[in-house]
Amino acid sequence: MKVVTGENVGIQFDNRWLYRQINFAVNKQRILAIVGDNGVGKTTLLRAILGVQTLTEGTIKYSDDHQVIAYVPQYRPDMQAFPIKISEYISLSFDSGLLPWKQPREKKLLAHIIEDTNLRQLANSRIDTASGGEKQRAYLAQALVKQPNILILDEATANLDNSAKYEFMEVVKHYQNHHELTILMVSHDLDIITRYADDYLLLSKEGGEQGFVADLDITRLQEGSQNHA
Ligand SMILES: Nc1ncnc2c1ncn2[C@@H]1O[C@H](COP(=O)(O)OP(=O)(O)OP(=O)(O)O)[C@@H](O)[C@H]1O
Repeated sequence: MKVVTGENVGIQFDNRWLYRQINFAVNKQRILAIVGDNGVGKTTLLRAILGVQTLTEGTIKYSDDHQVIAYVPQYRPDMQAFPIKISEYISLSFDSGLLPWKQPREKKLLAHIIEDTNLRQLANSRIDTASGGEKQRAYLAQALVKQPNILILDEATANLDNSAKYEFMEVVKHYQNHHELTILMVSHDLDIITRYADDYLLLSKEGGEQGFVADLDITRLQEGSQNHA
């Protein structure tokens, strides 16, 4: 089942086309990796899917108007000066925000997600003192508290060492399998793409190409990825 479909998508900035005629389908409970060179427009396409970037041409349609979409960026510089506990930071996704009277259902969900993201020991530590991997898992936990159908990861494992990035992606994989989560991720990390993604969408100025990661000749991505090492 297709949860998001793009047809003939084209985006232009200042009389310059990033791309045109991009066709793609995001399939339910699969991980789609959006790949391509620096500046090709991967983040811009994510923004278009999130509805914050207007398309110059084409359409993006959702199978259901009530999709809950959550987003995890690569990093949040503002976190350096955000002296609250990790559990409080994750709770910001609840409508009640920082108010002390969380519903029992919310408390249970929060505890469950803190456990799943391996943050139980750190729940009462401050987010601004957490390591890069811990912060990134806290951002993921905050996204998961929204109980999304679609999770968008924009280079969410960049700058993490191998152990931290696998720990992060194993949580994502768990939610894909156990909570019917559909995932879209932008990544330059060939190891992460080949280990975790099911499908790819390769963007270039000439257009888009979608396929199964298992059929992708990974050397086609290597030149671009070396620029990001
Ligand atoms: N609002 C905007 N107005 C004008 N140009 C923009 C705007 N947003 C993005 N761009 C340009 O569009 C191009 C694509 O940017 P985008 O961030 O989507 O690329 P990307 O593929 O995600 O790159 P990277 O791999 O380096 O993160 C860039 O040249 C960027 O400067």
